Amino acid sequence: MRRPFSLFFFTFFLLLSIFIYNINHHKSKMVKSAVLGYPRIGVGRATKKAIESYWAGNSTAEELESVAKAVRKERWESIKNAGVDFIPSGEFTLYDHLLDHSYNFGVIPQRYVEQKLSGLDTYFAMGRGKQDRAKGIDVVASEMGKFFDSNYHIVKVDHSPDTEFKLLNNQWLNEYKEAKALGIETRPVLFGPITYLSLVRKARDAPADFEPIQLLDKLIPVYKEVLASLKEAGAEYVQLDEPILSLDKAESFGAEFKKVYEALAPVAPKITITSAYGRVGKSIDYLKELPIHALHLDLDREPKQLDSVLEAIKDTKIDIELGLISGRNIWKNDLNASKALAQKAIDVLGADRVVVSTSSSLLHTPISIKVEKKLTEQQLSWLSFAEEKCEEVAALAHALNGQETALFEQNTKDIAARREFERTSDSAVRDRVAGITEEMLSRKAPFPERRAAQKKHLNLPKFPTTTIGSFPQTKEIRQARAKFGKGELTAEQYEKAMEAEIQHAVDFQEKTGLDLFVHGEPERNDMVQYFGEQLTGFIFTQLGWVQSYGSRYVRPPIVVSDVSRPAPMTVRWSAYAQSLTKKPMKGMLTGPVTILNWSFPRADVSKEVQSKQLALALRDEVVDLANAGIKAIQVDEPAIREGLPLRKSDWDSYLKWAVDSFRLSTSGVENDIQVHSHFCYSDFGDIFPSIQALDADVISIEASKADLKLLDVFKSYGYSNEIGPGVYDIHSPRVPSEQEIKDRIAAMAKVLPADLMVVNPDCGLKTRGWKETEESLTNLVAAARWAREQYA
Ligand code: MET
Ligand SMILES: [Zn+2]
Repeated sequence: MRRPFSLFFFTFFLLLSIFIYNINHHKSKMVKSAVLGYPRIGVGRATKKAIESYWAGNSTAEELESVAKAVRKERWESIKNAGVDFIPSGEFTLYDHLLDHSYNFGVIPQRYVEQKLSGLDTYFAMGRGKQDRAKGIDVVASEMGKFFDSNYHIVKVDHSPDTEFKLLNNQWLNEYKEAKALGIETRPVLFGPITYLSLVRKARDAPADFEPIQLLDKLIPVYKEVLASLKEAGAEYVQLDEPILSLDKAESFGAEFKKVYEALAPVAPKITITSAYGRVGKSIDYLKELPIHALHLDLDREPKQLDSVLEAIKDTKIDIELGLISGRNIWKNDLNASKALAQKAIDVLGADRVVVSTSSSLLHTPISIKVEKKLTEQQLSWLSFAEEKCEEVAALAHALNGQETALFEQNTKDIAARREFERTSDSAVRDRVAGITEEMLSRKAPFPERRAAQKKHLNLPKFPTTTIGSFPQTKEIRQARAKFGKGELTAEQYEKAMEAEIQHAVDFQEKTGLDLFVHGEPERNDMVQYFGEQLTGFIFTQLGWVQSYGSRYVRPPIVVSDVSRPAPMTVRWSAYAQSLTKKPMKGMLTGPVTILNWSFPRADVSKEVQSKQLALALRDEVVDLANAGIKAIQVDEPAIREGLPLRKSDWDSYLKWAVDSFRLSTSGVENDIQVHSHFCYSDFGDIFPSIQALDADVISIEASKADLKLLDVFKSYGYSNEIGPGVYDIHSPRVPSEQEIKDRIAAMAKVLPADLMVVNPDCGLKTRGWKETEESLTNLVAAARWAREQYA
């Protein structure tokens, strides 16, 4: 009896252990999938509408919170239904996720505390300021800054040596639990402490030698508290975003990273550090020593870094998360190519140490292509927005685990079809780009000679006054455009309405006494879209909204093929405007680099080539404007600075093609045509030599906010052509007094030659009302007249 009994047990246990081994073995050999973050706007722009309604006083904080909660649920379910393993939580926000950290950590500068607002209103005041004269509330917003090289803006709250951190609101724990209650396990997302301190602002009154990173020791306990609470609540994983790793300066942060992660790892869930927006570079030398669970790489931008990172971590305990599905573009991923790259990582580390992921948060993409009704089947087959990207991540993981899904098969077909389409390029455009010569990049004569010719041609006084292009875009203009779009106005009626606006703008400038006129740009919905719609090679979404800042969203055009100009785009408007006056009329174009930087570029051709195609199209427009009797032509490049690569070693090649593109677009005309350009939105100090290299005859530059810094730049570099540093800030409805403008001119005249100075506001006036525009420009003209005498 004994024997068969023990044999029975022996067999039973043998089978059981084989079974268990298999389960474990199978499980541990699986590649997993992750998504780093998701758009906040909500289906049907629910979040945006709820926030704006709350601001307008039309709904309560509770109503806003209930919409936010519904949107969070919708996001989690959408990612989960796509089949993604690691679902982000805690990165949803009502304004900006960096601002969330400051607020949650109790970093609320005194000027907001003094207003005695509710928690939510304090938060919004920190993001956008608040003014309510009747209640005696008047507080300015925190500074906003661009988030790496994206068009998303973060809110940078002031930090000083006496800043203290105290966990005020554990958003991460709350949202983790909120998802869990819905049956969804998530991976909470926070900025890593080093990136947090690198992105926030140093208070203006802080000592010169203070940097927020010096607050690290004070900040670590708050992170410990949040992370321990997540672990306690059952979170197995946490995602700490350290995009600062994509910058050169992170290479010297080894000691800080070591200190932070050695302190956090023991109390935290398993930590994945993400490194979106660029390559980790030399920072890998210290990253590989950290006690973390995994390191994420942006392989969309920087696929080449994979090999060296694998080599560095293969003998450590660190897993790899491969950011293969782009969080920055809207193109369908080539899943076969991604699979091959991921296979490399699997070969080195084993499948159990590999996660496939997005290259960054998907916050830079619209929600879904499914709502686009005007794009063709073919166009839709090229594209992938957030929802589709989640499906791609999951399909990629499945494929690596040996199950090719229907989506993967369809992807193979769609990518092949897109490649086929890419081969059917416009050979005339390609040939023209290939035929660009050095000669085409330069005006016929150098600036002094051109200047003499332009003086005769334009006959402008000293300290000439001008504006940057747009005049107030009134409700009437927008309504006319909307009616025309719906077919309620005929083309002829619409043109008449625009001509009436132009007539009004010209009369206004005559009356105000400006010198160099503009037509006012009433016909433009947007300075990029307007041109995209008239060029070949662009498509437009109906609902492809992407967050710019707070509740502001933009719909970038998409470059899908070669770009050319079938017909003149602006000539009829500028020529009409010129026919109404004897004063010179300035033609107005958006530059090639800005059109490209504010669009989704195509992925199959370099940005350099796309920019040059645009430049050639604009070059023809510039020549046509000149032939139509327009003597001054402005080619705006406000976005040239923001396209600058994150790593300094990549700057030169970008600046070379950016400068060449501008020169290509403006050099087709005779010496007597005055070429203008305009820059705004950032600090141009570091690229000022490139601005000079554009060789525009006149530049206008946003100077009224960052004034002192810019004056220093002029002092150190000088400037050899004509220049109009903005004399007042158009971003505020405030009317500058004549004296203020005089003071500004005087300050600038100290560092710039008076006879090269132009007097203008710091950007276009489309967001302003007519009343304040009239008052402001009247003061500007008076101040310029004063300057003419003062510096005679
Ligand atoms: C963001 S720069 C704007 C330039 C344009 N010409 C305008 O006046 O609106
Ligand atoms: Zn501007």
